[in-house]
Amino acid sequence: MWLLLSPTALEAPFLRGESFVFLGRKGLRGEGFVYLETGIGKVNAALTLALWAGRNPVQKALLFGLAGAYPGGPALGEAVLVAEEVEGDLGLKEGLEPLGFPAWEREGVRYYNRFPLDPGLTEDLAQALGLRRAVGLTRDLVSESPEEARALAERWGAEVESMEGAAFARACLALGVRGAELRAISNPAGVRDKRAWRIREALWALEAALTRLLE
Ligand SMILES: O=C(O)c1cccc(C(=O)CC[C@H]2O[C@@H](n3cnc4c(=O)[nH]cnc43)[C@H](O)[C@@H]2O)c1
Repeated sequence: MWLLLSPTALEAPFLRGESFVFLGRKGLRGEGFVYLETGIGKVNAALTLALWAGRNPVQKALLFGLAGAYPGGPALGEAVLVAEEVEGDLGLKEGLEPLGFPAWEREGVRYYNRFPLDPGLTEDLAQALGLRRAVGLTRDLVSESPEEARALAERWGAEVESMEGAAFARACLALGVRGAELRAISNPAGVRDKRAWRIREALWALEAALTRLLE
C-alpha cells in the first residue's frame, strides 16, 4: 500500500478514490493507495507525513508534484525521480555546516543540507517507470529570476526546484519511512510568467507515471 502525497490537490486530478479530510485537506482512499494533500511548503509536507505516520502504518511513501527545472536540468513536461534533496534555505547561504549543527544525525552520519530519498525504492521506481534520477533543491521561497535560479543550481549541484522535497526526505529519515519523490517539470525555475509554464504537460507526465506505478 502506497502513501501518496502532493502539495496541492491540483497536482492529483487523476486519482480516484473515496474522499476524506485530513488536517483540513483532501484525502483519498483508492486501490493500492491512500492519498493526502499536504499544502505547500516544507512545514506542511513534514507535518502531514509525520502526523499521518504517527496514526497509521506506512510501508512506502511517494511525494509527487510539479517542479521548476534549473538550467541544464530536465525538460518541460519531463518526469524525474529525485534521488537526493538539498534544503537550500537552512543555515547560511553556504548552508548549515559552517554553523556546526547538523540537521539530522544517525549512526555517526551527520546530515547538514543534503538528504537522500530511499535509494532502493528510488532505483526500483526508476527502472519500473523508465525515469531518470535528479538532484532536487527545496526552499520555502521559489526562485524569482533566472539569475537566482542559476546561482542556486551551481552552488548546490541541483537540477530541479520545489518547495517540499527536502522536508519530506528529512521526515522519512526521521520516521524510518521508505520514501521516494516524483516530480514533473512545469516551468523553468526563476520564471514566474505562467505563459512559459507547461502545467498540463507536467500533469500528464505525473498521471502516466502514477498510473503505471499503481497497475
Ligand atoms: O496555476 C495552476 O494552474 C497550478 C496548477 C497546479 C499546481 C500549481 C502550483 O503552483 C504548484 C505549486 C507547487 O509546485 C512546485 N513548484 C512548481 N514550480 C516550482 C518552482 O519553480 N520553484 C519551486 N517550486 C515549484 C512547488 O513544490 C509547489 O508546491 C499551479
